Amino acid sequence: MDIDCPPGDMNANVDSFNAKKVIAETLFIETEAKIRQKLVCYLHVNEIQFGSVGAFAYKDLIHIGTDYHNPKILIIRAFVLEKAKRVERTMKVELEDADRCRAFRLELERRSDRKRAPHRPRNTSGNKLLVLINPYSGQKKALQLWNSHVVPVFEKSELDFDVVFTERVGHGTEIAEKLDIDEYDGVAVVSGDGLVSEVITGFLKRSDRERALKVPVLHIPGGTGNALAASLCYHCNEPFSARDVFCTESALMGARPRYLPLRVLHVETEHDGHKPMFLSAVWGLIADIDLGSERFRWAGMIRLHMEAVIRIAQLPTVAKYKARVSYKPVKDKTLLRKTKLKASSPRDVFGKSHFKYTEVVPCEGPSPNPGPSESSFEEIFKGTHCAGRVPPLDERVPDEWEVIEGEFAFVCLSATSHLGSDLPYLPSQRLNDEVFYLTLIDWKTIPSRFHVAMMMITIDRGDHLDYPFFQVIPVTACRVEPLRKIPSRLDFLFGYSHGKT
Ligand SMILES: Nc1ncnc2c1ncn2[C@@H]1O[C@H](COP(=O)(O)OP(=O)(O)OP(=O)(O)O)[C@@H](O)[C@H]1O
Repeated sequence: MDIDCPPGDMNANVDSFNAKKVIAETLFIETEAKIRQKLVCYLHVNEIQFGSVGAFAYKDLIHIGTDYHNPKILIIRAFVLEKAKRVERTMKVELEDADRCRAFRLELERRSDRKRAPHRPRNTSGNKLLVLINPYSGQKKALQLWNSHVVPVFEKSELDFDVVFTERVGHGTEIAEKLDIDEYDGVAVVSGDGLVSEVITGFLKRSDRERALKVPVLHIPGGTGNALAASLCYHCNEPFSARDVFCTESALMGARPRYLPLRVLHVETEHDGHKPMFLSAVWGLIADIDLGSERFRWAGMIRLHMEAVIRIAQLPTVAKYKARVSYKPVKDKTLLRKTKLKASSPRDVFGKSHFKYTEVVPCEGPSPNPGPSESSFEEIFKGTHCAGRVPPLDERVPDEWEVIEGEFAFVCLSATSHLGSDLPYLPSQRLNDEVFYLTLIDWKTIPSRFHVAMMMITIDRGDHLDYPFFQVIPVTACRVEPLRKIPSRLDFLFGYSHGKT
């Protein structure tokens, strides 16, 4: 095995750290089972290996401390993956003397260093998060989830935090708009997707939005849908319990952050005007299920499935929506091939580098000149669209756009892989893709209503992707015009970049 850092990079007093091969040290190791053994400990490229006892990946280490009573002993804590769950494990290692112990600790800290948040100018550091908790989100358990799953991780990783409980609709936006972004390393949001959206909206409204949009936003899944937290875990290959609590896994992302960019899209609707959006915009059956399921909120995330069963039993009468759908297509063969890959497929079928991402570019010099503070979203998004110029709703779509008319069961525009934590809708979708996906079901192409029913109830397994009538079209802009007078939910959208954890 090769050494991953050049000789001389480490403490010169500790000869064994300068070994040409794997860095090794003979130590006494005590595991949680209180077994004391003399073993060789190896520092590999990505992990520390404790002889034959086990190994911790550097990225999973949350704390390295010296024993208060004995300066020769290091205590190393990590949250390791066991049976697709994160569990805390501790190793005590005893070195020959206090100096070796200090050098060993410094080396471990160097290898597992917490990265500077991208909105922080160079040479500044911090270790504090602002935590927003919506006590009414999901099944009103956000506070309980915070206390039992998140606080222990943040405390053990010595992450400082301030907690604010949101008090009303729009509070998250107000907080993000006024936040002193020099004071925090990021904002952790313990809630459903709605409060995350409010925070991003607040950052977009700021005059220093270019820098504010680099403030990391961590979603701790406290709602019933939690599409963003699930999409983030899926993109990062972090196992998560789709039908259970996965707050620990998300909290660890705050303790050991990587900063992924998230694309924010621009939506214009007839009734609500211009808005930012980063998940999905739905029209027809899926929207009806989402809205109708509010009555089953007490049931948690299965509320969507309960409402779906009721609506599906009434097909086709409840879901025939006449519309004109116009879109700017992306005709890319690789992209098209990937649209029907399932979350359960081995990750390599997506392609080796499919889920690779470039971290958000950190601020280097002084803050860029602030933009105007009172801009409308229309102004803010001007010139940022991947699709080039997208006409406003009162203009015709360009001739090169495709236009289809028909009776649809639903039309969905999605920018993330999951519609909810247990709904892996389009697994190939990445968080910062320049394209998003138009998915629809046209009644003309459906053999029978039972096929729609079967397709809908198998989204949690990813089997909906097997149905040929489930159309997936990569686009960079789209417009949906209802042709009957029912409340319209969306009209079109396109991309804009934003950084987050
Ligand atoms: N204290 C509060 N009282 C009422 N509404 C609030 C409060 N705090 C935040 N909100 C609003 O609640 C909205 C929905 O919250 P959020 O997405 O966090 O939970 P949720 O809708 O319960 O999630 P899910 O739909 O996944 O169950 C937010 O957009 C915000 O406007």
